[in-house]
Amino acid sequence: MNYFVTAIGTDSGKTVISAALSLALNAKYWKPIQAGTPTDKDLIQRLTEGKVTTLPERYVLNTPASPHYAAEIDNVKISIEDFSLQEEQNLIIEGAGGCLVPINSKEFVIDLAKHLNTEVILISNNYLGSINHTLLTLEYLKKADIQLKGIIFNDTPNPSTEDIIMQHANCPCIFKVGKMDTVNAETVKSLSKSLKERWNELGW
Ligand SMILES: Nc1ncnc2c1ncn2[C@@H]1O[C@H](COP(=O)(O)OP(=O)(O)OP(=O)(O)O)[C@@H](O)[C@H]1O
Ligand SMILES: C[C@H](N)[C@H](N)CCCCCC(=O)O
Ligand SMILES: [Mg+2]
Repeated sequence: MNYFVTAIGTDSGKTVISAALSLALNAKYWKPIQAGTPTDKDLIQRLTEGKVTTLPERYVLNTPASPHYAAEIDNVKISIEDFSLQEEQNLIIEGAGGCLVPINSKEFVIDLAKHLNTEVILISNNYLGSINHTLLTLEYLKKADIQLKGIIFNDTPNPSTEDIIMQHANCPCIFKVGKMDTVNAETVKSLSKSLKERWNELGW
């Protein structure tokens, strides 16, 4: 199974959680569009001590910005048709930023999930404003008829926020990661073990 990891915005913990998910599910990792360096692929290697196979990006853009703009600066044209999965069947695919981040003047990051026919895992990091951003994302995914595997909450727990989001979400809460004192190979390994247990508990 392939999973597309998206979030309610940028800097939400997609790479950190993708590292743990890749370990937990014994999956390979792929970041199709990287904007700016250091690359998320390199971070995955570091956080998993090389235990996760990473596929090469399709695009590495120089500027840490929205891919549509980073591509324009590099004089590159990205199209959804540039991406294909071939026979890879156990991948964690990380988007860039949130769902409606443009990859060109017409297409968005989340169109990739649809194009690649993958289920989506949504990261919702807790901050004041995250309820609105999460519910809008859920609404969009529903409207676009995108298969949502579940939500992972990240960072400092906020039970009232998490509860109200789950009341409106028509999917499981996969996990609540919480705030990590340090993000390193050891803490990511421990997170991967908890994720694996939860995955089994959900009967997946
Ligand atoms: N649960 C957590 N506890 C502490 N720090 C975290 C946690 N999750 C993420 N971080 C930190 O937050 C920052 C952003 O995380 P990350 O790079 O995984 O975000 P991202 O969603 O992948 O961003 P991008 O959109 O650029 O790909 C990193 O410095 C990471 O170490
Ligand atoms: C460069 C950054 N780390 C991400 N890869 C891209 C984030 C784009 C966000 C665009 C936006 O929502 O305004
Ligand atoms: Mg990332």
